[in-house]
Amino acid sequence: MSIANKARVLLIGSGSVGTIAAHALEAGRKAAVSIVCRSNYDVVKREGFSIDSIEHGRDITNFRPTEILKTIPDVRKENLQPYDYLVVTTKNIPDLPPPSIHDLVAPAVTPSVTSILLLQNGLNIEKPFQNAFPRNPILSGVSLIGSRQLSPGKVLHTGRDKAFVGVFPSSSPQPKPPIQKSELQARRFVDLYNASGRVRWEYDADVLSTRWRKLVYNASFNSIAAILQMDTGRMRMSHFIIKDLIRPAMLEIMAIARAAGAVLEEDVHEMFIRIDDADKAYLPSMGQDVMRGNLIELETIVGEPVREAERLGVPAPTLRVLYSLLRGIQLKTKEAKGLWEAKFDDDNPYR
Ligand SMILES: CC(C)(CO)[C@@H](O)C(=O)[O-]
Repeated sequence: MSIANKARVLLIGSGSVGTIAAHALEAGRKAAVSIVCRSNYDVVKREGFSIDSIEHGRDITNFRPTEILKTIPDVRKENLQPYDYLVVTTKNIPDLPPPSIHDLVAPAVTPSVTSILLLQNGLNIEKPFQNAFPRNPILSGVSLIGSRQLSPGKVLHTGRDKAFVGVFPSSSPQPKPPIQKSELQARRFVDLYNASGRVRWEYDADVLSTRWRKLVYNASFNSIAAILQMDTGRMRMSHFIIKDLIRPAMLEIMAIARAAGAVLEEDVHEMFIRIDDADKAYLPSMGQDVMRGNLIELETIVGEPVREAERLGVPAPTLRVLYSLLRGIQLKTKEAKGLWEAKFDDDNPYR
């Protein structure tokens, strides 16, 4: 397919999920990918990406999508053709000072044309996008992939790339694009992604349930991995970490999810407890972030479920403790990064 006939995809975020997505889309030859790199830009521009993937090949070197960009393009000012899709794979950290990601991407979004796919974990992540871009389809992508960036531009992909793409429900009173158009855009993206024949993503008709299902794993394993910096295999080998922490946290997520209207299989937690290959010493992303001194996605993965539990009157004692511990970890990282100053506020009762 000539480049003029390919879908134009702008990928924001070149961590492991973004890199594998860029490779899958380019391999299918139906999409031309422009990828925005931040900290790894220099290495990737010079050497391309190196990928060791169970699905795309073990020794891929110098992989270069159609374009490698350092900054988010401004479609109008640069007189570019509109992007068909903008795919966000960055970490979602709403507790950071502005600008937020929806402000940063605005110059690359053409109203009524660009579909925005949030390939990110967590709850309520779509709200700021629905408000900022009321005329654009806002799509949900929930990914189940075992992958990590070993060093800038070098990605190890060990667990199959499976994801579910659908349309976020919207309760906003603002005018929105017709649901049929958004659904069509979601299905088209799945088709672009699967075109290489190496992976099988699926259209998702029930975004709410899918997002909650993924939280069964993320709110529990990611949180404990961040607190203990321990891989999921070792947690299972210990017995008590699963019995006293992981399973109770999972059951709380399932209870909140059901109260919120999500439909989950009875024993989905037992499947997630065993999902990782214990031999691979898999450290969930929040654990990787803490080890690298990075901020963690605690608000969308744990904070929002805890707030939903409060709203719906569902007890969540384990999640509340995990949330407080993670907030403490986040505060330490913020201080180390100069984003928080250790001082008493005027109304602090503990001074
Ligand atoms: C697939 C998965 C749920 C288990 O490894 C995890 O890697 C993730 O968060 O995608």
